[in-house]
Amino acid sequence: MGTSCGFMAAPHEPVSLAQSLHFWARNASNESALFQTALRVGLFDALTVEGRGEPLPVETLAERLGCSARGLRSLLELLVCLDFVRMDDTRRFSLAPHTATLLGDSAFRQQLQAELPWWGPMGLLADAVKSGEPVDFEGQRWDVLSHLRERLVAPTPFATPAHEDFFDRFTRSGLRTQVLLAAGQSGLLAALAEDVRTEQALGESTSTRAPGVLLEALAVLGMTRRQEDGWALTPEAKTLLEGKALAYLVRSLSVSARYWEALGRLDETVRHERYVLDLKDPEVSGRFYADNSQQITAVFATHFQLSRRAAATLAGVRPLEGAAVLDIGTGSGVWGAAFARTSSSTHVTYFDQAIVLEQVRRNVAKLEVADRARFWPGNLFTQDFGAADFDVIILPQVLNVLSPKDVPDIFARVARALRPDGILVIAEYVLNERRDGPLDHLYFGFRRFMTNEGDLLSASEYAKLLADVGLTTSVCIPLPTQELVFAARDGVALPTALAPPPRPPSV
Ligand SMILES: C[S@@+](CC[C@H](N)C(=O)[O-])C[C@H]1O[C@@H](n2cnc3c(N)ncnc32)[C@H](O)[C@@H]1O
Repeated sequence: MGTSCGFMAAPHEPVSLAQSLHFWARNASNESALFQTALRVGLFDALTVEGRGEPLPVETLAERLGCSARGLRSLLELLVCLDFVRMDDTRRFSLAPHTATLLGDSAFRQQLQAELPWWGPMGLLADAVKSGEPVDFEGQRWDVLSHLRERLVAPTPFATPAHEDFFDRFTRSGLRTQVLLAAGQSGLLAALAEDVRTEQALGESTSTRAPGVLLEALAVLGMTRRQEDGWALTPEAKTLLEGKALAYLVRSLSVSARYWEALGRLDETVRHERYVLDLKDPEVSGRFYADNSQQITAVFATHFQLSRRAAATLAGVRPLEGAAVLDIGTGSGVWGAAFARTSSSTHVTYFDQAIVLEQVRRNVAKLEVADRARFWPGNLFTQDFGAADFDVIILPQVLNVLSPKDVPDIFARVARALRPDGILVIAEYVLNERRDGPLDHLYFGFRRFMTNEGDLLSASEYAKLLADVGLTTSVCIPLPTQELVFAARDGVALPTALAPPPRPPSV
């Protein structure tokens, strides 16, 4: 059985710096948290070794470990994708023999165990770089700069590549995210991009006392290199951080930073469903998504490309002239606006939390479709969307906010709000039928679990829930990075293939 989930399944395969940077900024800290949490809650020990005992269903594991089944599943599906755990056709799990061998090495196990307390203190790396001092965390002093040097910059090699790989995922992946975070937050990346050279000058221009370890760590990542007169970005990093890309990276890192504490305490969430970053809390969610909406706005062009492509795909089978469209959980407004721009007589209703709609208004105006817009603040968990009022309803990246138990209810309200020949458009991360990939999707689902939000589904899981509310025809079409599900009542024509990419938008 091989790995089914592609990118970053094996970190030693050559990948471009761009791919790595994307991984480090987003999913690397999730990877370390995944492995550390699986160890903390006893998951690796509770699994039987493949071929040496009965594989176990997630419910049995949850009962034995006193954990939430949903939480354990979000760990297990990722570990299957990465090939450290195996899953049979009846969704029973066992430990891959190579994982059992590694974890049976007691000295190695102790080294893993010793890494666990460092998560919290490493979240303060930027402070240590600034002060040049150890940080205070929960009443103790932690020398995070030395720790970073010992683990990432000048590490002691392990006995085998398998040990190296496991430790890399367990510890160094998270450190890489922190290195980028600290380099972004401190302004070090910006100074390097401006061509500041010597360590002293870099320290002065960023008001940091100890930029040295960070510069060396960035060198290990292939981002910086030593030059006669100091330091510089590598040519590849320079190209990647050109123009708006650096600001975008720093902003996306700041989103990752907001997950750090919750990742470090994920064992509490998996055990007791205690959510450290609870996005079901309206106040937390309002703040988080208001920031997110600005963040999405910063990458408007990329998102707009996807939404325009979806709109063009739908327009291929259903002209949008005069259509009434409802965009639920609009976020930035970019989905509804793409549909509005497909025809000058399409009218779009943008639905989201009031605080988020403030940014949506600005975006919709910028896209010159404000004259055909209605802004509808409300709660998507309870809102009645009306009866047969809309030709098209879009749910862009919004179902993953809902717990699986809440999905049938929103589908029922949406089906009721669609005209008899109306079409539902879902943009989501749709899992494969085994639910063990793609990897990026699983990490996305892992964060949704961590924040007390929803779950990801496979195409057939969607088809079943949609059929239950009368939307008996559905198709799943891959977009770049995510999927589109179109659904309607019997006899309504749905797209069968993606429209070609539209010309670059003029935003
Ligand atoms: C993951 S974002 C997706 C944003 C956008 N559709 C996109 O694709 O970029 C989920 C959206 O659902 C909204 N949302 C979350 N909980 C909500 C609630 N209870 N009521 C209304 N909107 C909510 C958030 O404000 C956010 O804009």
